[in-house]
Amino acid sequence: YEEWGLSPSELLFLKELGRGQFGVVYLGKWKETIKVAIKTINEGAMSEDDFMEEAKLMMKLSHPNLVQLYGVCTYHKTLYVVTEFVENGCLLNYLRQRRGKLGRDILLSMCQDVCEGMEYLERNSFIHRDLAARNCLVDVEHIVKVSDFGMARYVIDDEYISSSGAKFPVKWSSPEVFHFKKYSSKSDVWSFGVLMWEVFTEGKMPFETKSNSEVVHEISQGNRLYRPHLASHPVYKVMYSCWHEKPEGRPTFAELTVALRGLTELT
Ligand SMILES: Cn1cc(-c2ccnc(-n3ncc4cc(C(C)(C)C)cc(F)c4c3=O)c2CO)cc(Nc2ccncn2)c1=O
Repeated sequence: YEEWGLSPSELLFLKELGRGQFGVVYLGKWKETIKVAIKTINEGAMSEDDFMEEAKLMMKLSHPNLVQLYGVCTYHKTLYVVTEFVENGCLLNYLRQRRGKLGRDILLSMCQDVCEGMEYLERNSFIHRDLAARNCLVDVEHIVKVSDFGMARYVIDDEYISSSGAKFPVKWSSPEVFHFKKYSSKSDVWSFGVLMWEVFTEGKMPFETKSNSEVVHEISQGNRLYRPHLASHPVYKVMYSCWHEKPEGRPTFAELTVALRGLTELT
């Protein structure tokens, strides 16, 4: 895969960053200077050929609130996915570790960052399929970047694929997704509403005491997540608008960006 511009000899592995869905992710250096994250893909964890097809397109997606895919290379039959490195790790841990320390203005700016990255994906007709605080990363100065967009399509793991599997993100899924797997930018909008709830609860688990099947029932009854204490009524109104039962009743990310900007003027 030389045409990706990435040869293994130019990659240096520095330390382990954590374990993702496909395998261990490392901090590395590319051409001795550029800090990168290197995803090692465990054999049998990913539909690699399908991913390689899509990688060309994904490399073209570029936005300050998306984790940039730099390239892909193989070495001794192992696939390596090389992306931009984001200093402060995943948003969910960041929120939990800094409980009580992040002002509402920071929480709102984090939601705006995610919304602007998602608006770019929406504009490019690219669906994330697993938007959640665990799948966003925090850079310097609380800048948030959306990570692993579209990667759900390449996961080989029944626990994650099957809507009754333990790893299926039911609590972030819209009704048309948990019933029919009908993904769209409007189902990403539903997930974004849940992400806003995660941010304003500083990293709580949605529907904390409920199982996935109980959540399906609750949502089908019209019940929704409560207003987090740190969320003003105008902020709650925005996240609540993402949970309209029907996709067409939900705002677009373009509309959400405008709505969230309006809130900044308020606070
Ligand atoms: C780019 N990047 C990735 C990671 C990192 C590390 C471990 N696992 C992951 N994750 N996390 C989540 C994830 C999710 C998926 C779905 C298909 C959507 C289910 C697929 C993945 F492949 C991953 C993955 O690889 C990431 C996210 O891809 C951490 C970084 N940074 C830091 C900084 C400080 N401490 C720790 N990590 C970083 O900059």
